[in-house]
Amino acid sequence: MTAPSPLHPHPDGMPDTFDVRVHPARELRGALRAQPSKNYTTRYLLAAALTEGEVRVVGAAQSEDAAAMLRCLKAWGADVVVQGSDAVIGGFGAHPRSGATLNPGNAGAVARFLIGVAALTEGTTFVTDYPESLGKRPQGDLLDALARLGAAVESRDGQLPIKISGPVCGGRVDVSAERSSQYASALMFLAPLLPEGLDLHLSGAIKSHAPLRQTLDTLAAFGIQAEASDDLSRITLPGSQQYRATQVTVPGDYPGSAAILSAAAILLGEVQLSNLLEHDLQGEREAEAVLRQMGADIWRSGDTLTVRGGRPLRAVTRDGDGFTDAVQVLSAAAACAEGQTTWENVYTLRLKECDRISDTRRELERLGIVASETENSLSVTGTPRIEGGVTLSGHGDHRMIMLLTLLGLRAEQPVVITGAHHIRKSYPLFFRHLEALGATFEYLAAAPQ
Ligand SMILES: O=C(O)C1=C[C@@H](OP(=O)(O)O)[C@@H](O)[C@H](O)C1
Ligand SMILES: C=C(OP(=O)(O)O)C(=O)O
Repeated sequence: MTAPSPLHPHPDGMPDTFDVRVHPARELRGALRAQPSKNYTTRYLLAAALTEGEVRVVGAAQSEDAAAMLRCLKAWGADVVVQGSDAVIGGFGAHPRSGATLNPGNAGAVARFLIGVAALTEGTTFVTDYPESLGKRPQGDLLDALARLGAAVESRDGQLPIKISGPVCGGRVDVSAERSSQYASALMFLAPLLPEGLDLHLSGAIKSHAPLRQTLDTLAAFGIQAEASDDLSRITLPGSQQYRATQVTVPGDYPGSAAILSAAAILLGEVQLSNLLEHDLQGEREAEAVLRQMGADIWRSGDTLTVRGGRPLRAVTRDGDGFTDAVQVLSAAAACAEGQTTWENVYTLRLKECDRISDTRRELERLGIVASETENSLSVTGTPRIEGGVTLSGHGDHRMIMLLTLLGLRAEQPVVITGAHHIRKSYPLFFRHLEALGATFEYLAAAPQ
């Protein structure tokens, strides 16, 4: 989980940057263990640093986002020891070091959670080495809430670079949850360590309820008291609490696994994916039900999902907000289904690593797939044949790279995806996992962007 160097190469064993040529595959066959959850890794690492003790985070993700969180927590004064796939964190409690400059890379959740917690410091600066991606994502709703609480906030029009200076006491604060749930999650991590806690009022049409529940779940695992209304519009967190835990275990990752399940559904063969808890708060767990509704042969036994590919798929119309990080990979299934699939209520996809509505539509069209968009929805019309033989842009977006890879596997001719190394943001072993199931990739020197 440390930054890669010649002595500590990337876990995938590949160069710093690469494009990928995806060869068509007839079938996928085999068994995989789902990688560790991105969302729980970021949460557990942060909560561990907010304790005053030592916490073992068992089976933490080895992604760039996990590395970004560790790097920032270290800069704030946490002790970080990586032991195999565990991270052992010695926390700084309510006292992250003042005066640090943190670089969360391209990780939205990491950036936002830390921007919230920075109100505990007398000054923390946030920068990013992804000015074209994270640097353009909106932070204003969180910054406004922090300013209303009394923090001094400097930013470039509500975007990075940003400086936050506390301290703040707490009390009632409104925060918009219309563009991202991460702003409210950020304040939820901060609240218990403030003298007065926070009485959070989430305004606007709340998006991404599932990650908010994952934050509540994490706080509970660290002994934090919180009360939330059923619709999550009001969350009350008493102040002067202490984060406490000795060991937490990261569950399997549903968003990344949704890509494998979708791949298995559009090709022949049979794929088993273990380490996927049935009772889990990750919204992308719904990918199983969506694929089943589309006609896929998918079933669960304990924590293992199995897909037997080759069944004809049919289009669906679904509200995608409950499984936002799986919408793109499920669009691969949609592209192979009969009829027009529509993902509704997905405006927030425009505010992620790329514009996941317009950019996705454009890449689908380059493959000859009919797609259309409204401000708030993405529609994909299935086709029995994808010709391939084209170069596609990964848009520096791991989930776009997953979608295009799946379509490349299903195409008649190989496709090239540029900037495929950005897969490491959340799923460094994605290509290796598919290779283990029988897929073939060529890794190419990255073309200059
Ligand atoms: O809280 C989190 O860890 C996340 C929340 C979601 O973002 P939004 O709340 O912006 O939809 C999700 O897309 C992201 O990958 C992770
Ligand atoms: C949008 C994502 O992540 P983040 O917001 O944390 O950058 C994602 O993982 O798809």
